[in-house]
Amino acid sequence: MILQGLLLVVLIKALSWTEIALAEHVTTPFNRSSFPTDFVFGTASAAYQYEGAANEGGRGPSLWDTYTHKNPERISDRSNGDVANNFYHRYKEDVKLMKFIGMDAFRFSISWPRILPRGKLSGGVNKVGIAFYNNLINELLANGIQPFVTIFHWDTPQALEDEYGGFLSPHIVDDFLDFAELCYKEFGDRVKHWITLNEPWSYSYGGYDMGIFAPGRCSPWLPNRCLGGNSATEPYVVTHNLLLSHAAAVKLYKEKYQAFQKGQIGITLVCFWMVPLSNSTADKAAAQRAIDFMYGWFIHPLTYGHYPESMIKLVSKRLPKFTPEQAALVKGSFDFLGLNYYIANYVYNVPSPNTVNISYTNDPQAVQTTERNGKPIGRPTGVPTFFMYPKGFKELLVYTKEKYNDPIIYITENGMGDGNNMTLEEAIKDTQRVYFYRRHLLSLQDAIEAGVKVKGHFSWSFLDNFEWSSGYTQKFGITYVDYKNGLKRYPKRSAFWFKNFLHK
Ligand SMILES: N=C(CCCS[C@@H]1CC(=O)N(Cc2ccccc2)C1=O)N[C@@H]1O[C@H](CO[C@@H]2OC[C@@H](O)[C@H](O)[C@H]2O)[C@@H](O)[C@H](O)[C@H]1O
Repeated sequence: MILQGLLLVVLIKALSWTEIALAEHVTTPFNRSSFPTDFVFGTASAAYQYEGAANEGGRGPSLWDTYTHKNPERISDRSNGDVANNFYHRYKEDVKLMKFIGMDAFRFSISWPRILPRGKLSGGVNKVGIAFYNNLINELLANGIQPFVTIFHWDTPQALEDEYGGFLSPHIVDDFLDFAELCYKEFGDRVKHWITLNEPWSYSYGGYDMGIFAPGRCSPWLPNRCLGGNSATEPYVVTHNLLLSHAAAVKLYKEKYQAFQKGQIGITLVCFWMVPLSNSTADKAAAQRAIDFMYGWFIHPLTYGHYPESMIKLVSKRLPKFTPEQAALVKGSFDFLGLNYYIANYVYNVPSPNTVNISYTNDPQAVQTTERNGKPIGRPTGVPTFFMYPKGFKELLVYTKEKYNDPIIYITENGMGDGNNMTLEEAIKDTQRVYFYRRHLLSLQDAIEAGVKVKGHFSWSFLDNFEWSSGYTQKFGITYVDYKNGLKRYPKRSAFWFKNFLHK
């Protein structure tokens, strides 16, 4: 066995992606049966990134419609989600392809302004929008594919941004609750897995600390030409309102719908695995703070009812407080945890606080980097700052099990991006993505064997799509979309790898 392992190491050093994938396949057969029989394999998506039909079927504008149209220069290729993959009209062919690949489930989000164009019930329900999601859910079920539904994937109705600043205001809690209840009422008879929020960290950090995501707010001293904002306070206010909105929606589901609809409800978080840059105590502590500020910011209140001690100490008066009633509402407000894993970073300590440029990013006194002694943390991908680190997948999962009460977990996103510099023929030969998924699924299998209660894995993404500030320049799909030729879909090599892997 040792000789075999050594041989494999020698091989991996010398071979190309294809040869690596083949070599590994020969020595260790690895497929769906390597996972529990009820383990769910799926792909993930989001409304604004896929649907298109932005001005069709009664849909109202979201803050991403406004952001991309008013500030096209903030998107790498000046694009937007007006058309995207036209999933709104082409979902039936896409569902057929999911079935051909052998996927068990599909994760998608409900566009809040598509079903509530003015953001509120009082503004009227858009029945055409409701019909679209009913048709999609029915098409999935008719093809033996389970719908996993994200209620909020960042597309806040512009009307609520205009009325009270969206998630900057506690008013959002009631409007989010009405939106969530409309989803339960209209779709809950067939949807058995609800995810309230996708990556609240990203919404707060991207939109209100760095200002690189809608609504593009941050402190004026940042180089991102922000449209107002304060990176020292607004990220914390937005996260607080996101958590309260989530908790209210869970309470309502559990009290009014779960008994007879018999679904499960959770939230999706994201975390980079954080590796100390050196073995020094300072860097180890910095890595822990980096995890607290990215992951603990959410999973700590969700598990213990309060923010991590490191945040309370370092953010101090700028960190909102939960009332006892709010703490009780947030604590334990999930049946399962959705977790998105992409990368790991090295982390080093910053000895003294930045008292001039105060921000969420500067508060933890921990800087993330992808290099140590000039060597990247893992194999490169098409996203310049993303390097493969499958080892961190298991480490993050075991950390979650040990520190946060051993929750049930679904991996709701995992994947890698290619750049925009390939021909179609090159792009569909994505052997690097095959390598990525094989290594990450092996790491996931290790985590399950270590006792982590992981119940499913969703690849990000089924299709290439609108990748937020990167527009269409980064491609995460296992299916290529030809934006120059009628949005034609081409399953990549990774799609065929999954077809083989998932074969029953
Ligand atoms: N994109 C994010 C988080 C963005 C956080 S804000 C800022 C922008 C950004 O790309 N990153 C890096 C990043 C990317 C992915 C996850 C976490 C952090 C940021 O920290 N998360 C998931 O990643 C998926 C892949 O995101 C791409 O990652 C590479 C970026 O260059 C690209 O712009 C982004 O769309 C999205 O399509 C899903 O909708 C989303 O749930």
